[in-house]
Amino acid sequence: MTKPAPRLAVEGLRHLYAERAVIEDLTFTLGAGQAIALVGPNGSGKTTVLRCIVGSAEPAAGKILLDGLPIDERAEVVRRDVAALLDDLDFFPDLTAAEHLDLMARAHGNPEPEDLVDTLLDDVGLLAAADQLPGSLSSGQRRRLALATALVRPRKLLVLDEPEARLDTAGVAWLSERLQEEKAAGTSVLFASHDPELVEAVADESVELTPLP
Ligand SMILES: Nc1ncnc2c1ncn2[C@@H]1O[C@H](COP(=O)(O)OP(=O)(O)OP(=O)(O)O)[C@@H](O)[C@H]1O
Repeated sequence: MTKPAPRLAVEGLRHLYAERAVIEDLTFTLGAGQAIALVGPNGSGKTTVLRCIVGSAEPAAGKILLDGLPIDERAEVVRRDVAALLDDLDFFPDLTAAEHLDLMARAHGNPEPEDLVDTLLDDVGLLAAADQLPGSLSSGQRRRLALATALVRPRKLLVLDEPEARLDTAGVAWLSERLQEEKAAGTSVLFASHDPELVEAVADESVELTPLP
């Protein structure tokens, strides 16, 4: 019997900004229900790797395979299977927190997302702020809403850039538990982080990046 392809395989990834290499020959694989943390100092290329994986940066060389098939931003399968939170989200200024989640769930094919939206708002501690507009949320609350938008949609691979950013202690504890639940449900998690405790609690493996000269 042939072994199933890993959920995500990165092989010999290279990325250049202008002529300067910031990622050189990076290789790793991530299985279903597993988590990998990208760690390393500021400027070591963590965000760049995640951007290559979600298709918002073009690698100079190497392969990125999702379930054995080349990942391509335009491919429907990637939009369906990969939930990502890389940058701060731009929210619609006149849609409430609950309406954002409702919209995202419906866009991904859930025709009756009300219960899911309520559960997630509760999970991220925004139930009391459900009817607030994004402009009236604190920066930590906006971050919680952004995380919720990645969790309200179907996913096989969750890609998160410093998900702990701007969360309070309780928020990071929730995040750690939630990412472990994601793994238990079979979702693969790839995240960049500067939080050693989060990495220790969630990641099966760390990939250490170093700034290139
Ligand atoms: N759009 C860009 N144009 C040119 N250089 C860039 C660009 N984005 C990032 N870089 C450079 O690429 C390198 C890697 O940046 P990247 O943001 O991937 O690092 P990082 O590990 O995510 O850092 P941090 O921990 O600060 O988030 C840095 O030297 C950065 O200056």
